[in-house]
Amino acid sequence: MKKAVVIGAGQSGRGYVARYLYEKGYQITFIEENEELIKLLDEDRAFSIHFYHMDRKPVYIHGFRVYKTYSRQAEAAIADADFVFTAVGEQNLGDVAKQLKAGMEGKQKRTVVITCENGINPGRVMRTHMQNEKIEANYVVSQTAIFCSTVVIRGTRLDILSQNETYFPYDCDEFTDPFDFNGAVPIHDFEKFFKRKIYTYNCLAGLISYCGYVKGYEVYGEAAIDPDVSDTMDQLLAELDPCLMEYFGITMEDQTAFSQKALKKFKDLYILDYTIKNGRAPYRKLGPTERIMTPMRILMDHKKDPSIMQFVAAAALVYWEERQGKNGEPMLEKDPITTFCELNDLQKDDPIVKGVEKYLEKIHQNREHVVIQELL
Ligand SMILES: NC(=O)C1=CN([C@@H]2O[C@H](COP(=O)(O)OP(=O)(O)OC[C@H]3O[C@@H](n4cnc5c(N)ncnc54)[C@H](O)[C@@H]3O)[C@@H](O)[C@H]2O)C=CC1
Ligand SMILES: O=P(O)(O)OC[C@H]1O[C@](O)(CO)[C@@H](O)[C@@H]1O
Repeated sequence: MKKAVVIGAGQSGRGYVARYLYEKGYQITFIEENEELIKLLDEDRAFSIHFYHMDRKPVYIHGFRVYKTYSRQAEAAIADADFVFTAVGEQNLGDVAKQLKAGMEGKQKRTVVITCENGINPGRVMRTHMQNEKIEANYVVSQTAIFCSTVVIRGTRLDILSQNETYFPYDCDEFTDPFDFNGAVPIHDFEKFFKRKIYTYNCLAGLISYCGYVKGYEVYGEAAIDPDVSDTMDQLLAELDPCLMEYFGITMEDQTAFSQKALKKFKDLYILDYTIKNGRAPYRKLGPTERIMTPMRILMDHKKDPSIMQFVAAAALVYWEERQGKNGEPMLEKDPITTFCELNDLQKDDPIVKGVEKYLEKIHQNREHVVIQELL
């Protein structure tokens, strides 16, 4: 039996990765840092994954083990694992590397580490952290990109609601073995593949979540069908799609099919998701290679109007201002514009910063009733 460790037993760890492992009969060990979650997993030893459109029978996951990060048992599980999957958020991979360092000391068998995080190349981020930790054991790093939305079912202890999606694209440039997951698709040049997802699909997700948040929406799909948000997305895509077509060297047909598929999904009210969940970690999403700033720069490089993306950046800053200290969001140590400049290595008089600052003020002035199309 192949042995898999899943670091991070949250929505994707237990609700997405676990079902591929379960289907193929892997031994599953979760490693978690949240003690409350560990307690529930330890007490229940099982949970169900339900599917949004009721188009698949619930999957009942059981027979797994769960350990606290850095515990003796967690280290032993890492030492014994064939595969380690991470589902912790890219910003937490440095800590995962430390856990792997402790668990892989003297390990003989090869470990395949697969990141299940968003980013443009979280696999590389993981590898760099592992190199910095000077892990000497035999390992290869791969990554997947998750197109599947997964949320906890509120009012249950551990149950999950997810899409019936069986598509597991994975980076096959370093991990070259055949891979037995249902829906596994080997992909070369994964960074290009991931960038296309982040700059199209997650760019729209960023717009919906931050604009939806400032407009007072909790449910993501309701934000996506709001005419003000929806018109703003159409306006953005009319300019962004042709730029991305050129940027990625693909056909317009391919690019519009990709962006329209994302829009259709995000407007599907059966796919219950939340603006707060999709907006989490604004400091990561406001970074220079991410879903807001790179599409903004691509638009500018093509002499197109970056205003909508500047508005999204301003909305993300409002989200951060208001959500700091809640659900693990870090405090804003400086004012939002200084923070934005520091994240992106920009001066305060840069036209991008001026644009974001203008929209930040407008959102503040209209905080109780934000109409994007009037403020743009
Ligand atoms: N939930 C979703 O619909 C999707 C999630 N993803 C990606 O999946 C990854 C995880 O996201 P979710 O599962 O939604 O988040 P989540 O917050 O539900 O789960 C993350 C879990 O990791 C744990 N954790 C954090 N740092 C840790 C560490 N250093 N060691 C051990 N455990 C740690 C947290 O306590 C939490 O239980 C993210 O990178 C996200 O971008 C991607 C696409 C869809
Ligand atoms: O942590 P991130 O980057 O928001 O990633 C998770 C999100 O990505 C998505 O797949 C698209 O936004 C959402 O379904 C999910 O909430």
